[in-house]
Amino acid sequence: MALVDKTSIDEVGFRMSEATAGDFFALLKPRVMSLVVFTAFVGLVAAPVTINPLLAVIAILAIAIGAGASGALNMWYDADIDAVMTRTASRPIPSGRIQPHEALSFGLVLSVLSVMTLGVLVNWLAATLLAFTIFFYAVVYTMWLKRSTPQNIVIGGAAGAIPPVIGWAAATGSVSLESIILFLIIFLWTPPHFWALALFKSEDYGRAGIPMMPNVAGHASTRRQIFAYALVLAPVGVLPWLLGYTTPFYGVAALLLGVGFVWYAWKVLGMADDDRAMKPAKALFAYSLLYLFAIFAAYLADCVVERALAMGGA
Ligand code: HEM
Ligand SMILES: CC(C)=CCC/C(C)=C/CC/C(C)=C/COP(=O)(O)OP(=O)(O)O
Repeated sequence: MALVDKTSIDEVGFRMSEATAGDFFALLKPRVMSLVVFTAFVGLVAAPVTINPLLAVIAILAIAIGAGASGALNMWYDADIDAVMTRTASRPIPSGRIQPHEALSFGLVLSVLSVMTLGVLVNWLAATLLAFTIFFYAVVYTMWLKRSTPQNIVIGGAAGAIPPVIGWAAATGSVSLESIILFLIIFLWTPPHFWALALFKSEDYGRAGIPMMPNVAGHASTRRQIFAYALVLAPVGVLPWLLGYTTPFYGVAALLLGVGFVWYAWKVLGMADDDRAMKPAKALFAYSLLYLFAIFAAYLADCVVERALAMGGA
């Protein structure tokens, strides 16, 4: 009903909504994508090449627009399930503020624009990686895996892990082991990040019929898998230091952050089956966001300081 009330027919016969710029901005999933773009920025700065600052700004803008575009395509395809989940019901499409065809066109236009801009002005390796990431999130994860397997976010999470590799490729025109380790950190982080949330939102996913891990394997199994991923993530977070890419500053920061991650995951592992408040799962979800931001911020600080010291000593 809201859908009909809020729409009018334009000259070409399409239903046009009375959407605001803010509604279109919401389609870009700005809060999630801000952290995605930050990891791409760190990949770009960590690369051992000084990229022209204007090209760096263009690259980051293109990646941000591409990431947002993939969010819009995800919201277009998922409008049916978003409508039945309390967390997502007020998004622009299910609430009728934006018409599905508007979101689809918006997502497609921005996808092409971001990939072409990156390719023409920066380089085609970075552009190809961006195109692949958009495709992987919007098509492989959203249209296929999300509704078909509880491993959806393990495999689909690869899309969210590629941005530092895109940033690195934008600066260097190549992919390196160092950028692949940054990929690995996000890849291993994604399951505990998401399953912590899925534990306390499992009723939402159940109602929408989405086979998220807690709904398929049960809460106890999901808690064990979260803990297992945390145990692997913590040492992988320290790898960049062990491999000599960073100073001990990053190494110590990553170690402490990793110990914190295992601690929060341990609390989740020990949750009672009838724990309705799910405070440990909520705490792990919040900590996961702090962890990823802080470990990439430490990486950034490490390379900026190291470079400044090297220049001072030169
Ligand atoms: C397949 C992989 C992922 C899944 C399924 C996932 C899922 C989610 C979900 C469902 C939320 C809640 C969003 C909301 O309340 O609307 C969320 C929040 C968040 N995610 Fe993820 N996520 C994934 C990967 C990532 C990645 C790679 C990043 C960043 C590098 C990220 C950053 C965030 C941030 C910053 C939030 C908090 C947003 C807010 O406060 O509204 N996520 N994630
Ligand atoms: C550069 C580029 C293209 C980056 C894309 C990065 C990417 C794949 C991020 C995924 C993050 C995300 C919002 C997952 C939500 O899953 P969901 O869609 O199941 O969550 P929802 O229920 O909130 O819609």
